[in-house]
Amino acid sequence: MIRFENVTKRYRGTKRPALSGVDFEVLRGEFVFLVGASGSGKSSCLQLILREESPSSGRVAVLGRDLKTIANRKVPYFRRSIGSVFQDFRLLPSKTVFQNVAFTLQVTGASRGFIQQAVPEALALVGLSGKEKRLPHELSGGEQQRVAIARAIVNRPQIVLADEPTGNLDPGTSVDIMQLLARINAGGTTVLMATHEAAFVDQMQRRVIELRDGEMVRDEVGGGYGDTSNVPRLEPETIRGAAATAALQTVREVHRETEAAIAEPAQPAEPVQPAQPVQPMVKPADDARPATHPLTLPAVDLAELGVADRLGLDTGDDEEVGPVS
Ligand SMILES: Nc1ncnc2c1ncn2[C@@H]1O[C@H](COP(=O)(O)OP(=O)(O)OP(=O)(O)O)[C@@H](O)[C@H]1O
Repeated sequence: MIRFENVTKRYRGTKRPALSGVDFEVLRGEFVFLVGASGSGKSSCLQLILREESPSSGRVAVLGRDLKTIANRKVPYFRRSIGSVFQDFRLLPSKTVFQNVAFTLQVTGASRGFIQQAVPEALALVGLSGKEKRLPHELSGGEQQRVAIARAIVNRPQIVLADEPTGNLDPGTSVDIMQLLARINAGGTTVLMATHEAAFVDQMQRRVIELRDGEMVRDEVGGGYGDTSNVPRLEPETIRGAAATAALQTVREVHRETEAAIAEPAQPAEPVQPAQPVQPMVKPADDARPATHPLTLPAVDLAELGVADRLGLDTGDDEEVGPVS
């Protein structure tokens, strides 16, 4: 499902590699924790899986495909088989809960009928029925993360990647989110989660891959966190503007996706089909999207980008934005 073969990742201008000779394989249906101290390379692994970054050497294969063989213009389609959940939620602030979840499907050209069925199902699965019309700021942090999870699974991805999904949540809410991810995994979706949350890792007794200074030092089935003495405890983020920066990041991702969709109009998600069907998270809709369904472009541009202006954030395209974990 996900395979790293002797992967080394060296970022430009850095002395030591972020990842060094990393080798592992995640099988279909597994729930795997990726643990390690800050800077050990967890997020770099996730970025390689999403093909946001490329290995300096070695090979990353996802769903049976060597990622370097996927053409740039096909990357957005590839990413549709992967749902992503982040520490900072990355919801569109001026869109309702329903619209945030529907957006992923709209960009991929799903029919209105499919959206009307799939979105409520995904929201029910994460326990948010009845809150469809709320805006993100009208939700608790845990509820916002549930929306983000609904958005990640509404397209029925085979893999869900979660990068510190409980990092901004209190312990009680974090437990709920962990249980939700475990339930999604129980439905057949492969889950790879980067985390500092030693307590959860210890409790859940799933496979643990541990990184230390970019090297894989442990791959243990049914493991715990290991030595937690040098693992920082994450506090809720209070950095001014962090939410807005995250929102801007989301808008940029949406734009990238939209541009790709314009360049090559809607087609069904292309990545390699599973050898055997995975139990779907959401029931298939009767009116599954026709191959030629017209692309529905989302109306986000001006209003959403205004967030950046109002907060005086730099919108230069060259720069990395959003909290980097
Ligand atoms: N775009 C980048 N350019 C240069 N160096 C980077 C970049 N991204 C990550 N790094 C470096 O690579 C190393 C691994 O970073 P990474 O973010 O993968 O670690 P992490 O385990 O996810 O950390 P955290 O738990 O703090 O999020 C760090 O030394 C980091 O500074």
